[in-house]
Amino acid sequence: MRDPLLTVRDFSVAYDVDPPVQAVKDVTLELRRGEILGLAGESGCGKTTLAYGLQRLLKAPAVITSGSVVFHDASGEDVDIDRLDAEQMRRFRWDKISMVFQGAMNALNPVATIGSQLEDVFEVHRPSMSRAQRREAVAELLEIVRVGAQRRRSFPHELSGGTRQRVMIAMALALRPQLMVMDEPTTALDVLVQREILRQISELRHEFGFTVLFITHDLPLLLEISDRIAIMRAGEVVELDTAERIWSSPRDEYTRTLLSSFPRLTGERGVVLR
Ligand SMILES: Nc1ncnc2c1ncn2[C@@H]1O[C@H](COP(=O)(O)OP(=O)(O)OP(=O)(O)O)[C@@H](O)[C@H]1O
Repeated sequence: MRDPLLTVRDFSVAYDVDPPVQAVKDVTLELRRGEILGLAGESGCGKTTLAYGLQRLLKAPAVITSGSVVFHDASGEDVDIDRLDAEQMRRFRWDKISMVFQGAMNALNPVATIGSQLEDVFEVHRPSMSRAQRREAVAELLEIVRVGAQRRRSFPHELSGGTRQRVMIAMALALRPQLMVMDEPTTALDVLVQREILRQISELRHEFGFTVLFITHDLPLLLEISDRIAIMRAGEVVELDTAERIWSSPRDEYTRTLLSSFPRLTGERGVVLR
């Protein structure tokens, strides 16, 4: 079994509205180094609240009502995320954890080249790097995500949705985080592009050894890409197991219902290799 990267215990989040919403209830799980953990469940079950909550990205009216989150750093140090102050958390988020959002590709600045936007990440977070080093790092990143270094002078509107999403993945990779949280990162893309990007994410995590928390309501897609899958329902993780076991012998009634709601699951498993 792989080493733990993040240990989450009894984690609960409520939205302090009238009436209050208990969005995440007593979630306990462990993310392991180098794995892809899929988080599945229907809309509104609390996936995004959990993923944001783990990184302290939630804003009022959200309140973390219980639990602890410990990050097991590659250096051997255990970091209790609750104990970090705002500045430590900000740095921690960039250095150790990065996030790719669903609409991320539309978050690029339309009037700046993608190269300059990637360089900005290094300028802010790695101020000791020279301009030449930043350029070299950006070229390397664009090659890694197969956009190609020659595209660094392109503006976002000159690129396809899939290529822009790859640029966002490059940005998330820039500081070589140990955990990448992806919230519906490919939902807006057509199926072929989606598959190609997923295949690449899987390869990159083998190459760089990061962990992926991959959130989607698309269970068939998770079965293809994930090592393990957590099934959420009404704020709780009702089942967490290997993708194989979730697929072949789900234990929870709700998991079975979810699986049966995807007709294409009766066919062959997909093309993404883990
Ligand atoms: N700002 C908010 N105020 C009140 N309730 C909220 C707020 N944000 C989310 N919720 C509620 O919390 C619950 C969990 O929502 P969340 O967005 O985490 O679910 P999700 O599984 O990520 O859904 P989706 O797949 O649609 O993004 C839902 O009942 C939602 O209505």
